[in-house]
Amino acid sequence: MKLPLRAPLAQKLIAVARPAKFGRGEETLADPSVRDTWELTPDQITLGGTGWPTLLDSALEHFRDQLGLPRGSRLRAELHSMLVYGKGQFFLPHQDSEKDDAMVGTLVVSLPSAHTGGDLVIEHGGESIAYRASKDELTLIAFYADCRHQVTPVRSGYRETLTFNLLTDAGSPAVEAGPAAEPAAA
Ligand SMILES: O=C(O)CCC(=O)C(=O)O
Ligand SMILES: [Fe+2]
Repeated sequence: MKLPLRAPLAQKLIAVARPAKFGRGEETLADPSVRDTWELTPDQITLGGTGWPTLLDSALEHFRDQLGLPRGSRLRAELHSMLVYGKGQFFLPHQDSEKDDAMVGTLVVSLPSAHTGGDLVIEHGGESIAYRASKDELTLIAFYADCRHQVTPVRSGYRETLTFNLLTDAGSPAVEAGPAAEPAAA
């Protein structure tokens, strides 16, 4: 995939995507008034390219430390989906469902793509911080699984992200997490 993402490629991705669903309790729902985004599933995606494995590994070490997990532990990222947001698309405030006991959080990798709107707003410790993706580089943002977050409506262009479940072998993160109260960005 050639980056930065431009409209013709975004439209090709949308052509093979499906409307994203979301979890509420035991259910998985599609409701465009709550979440309006195109989604591609891991079987449709191959991650690669020079530098990607190294970049991901060093980002995971950084986030392990920032999230207050022990240095000796390992953080793993499991690809969850590729999301494409066109004009007007968004995701209302929610918490990600934890499908796995080892899940400590979410990693969002925004691919470079010119757009306005489409901020990722994360709540933590009574604060709410808006993260805006770079149009030239990858932007990586990690947050704890219990953080509410939302994606504000895209006003122009396309926003594209890869989302990953962050898993740890460190045991209970609630016990291990120190006072590192910020969502971490690299
Ligand atoms: O696209 C994003 O930045 C985040 C999407 C999200 O919150 C989710 O997939 O649960
Ligand atoms: Fe989410």
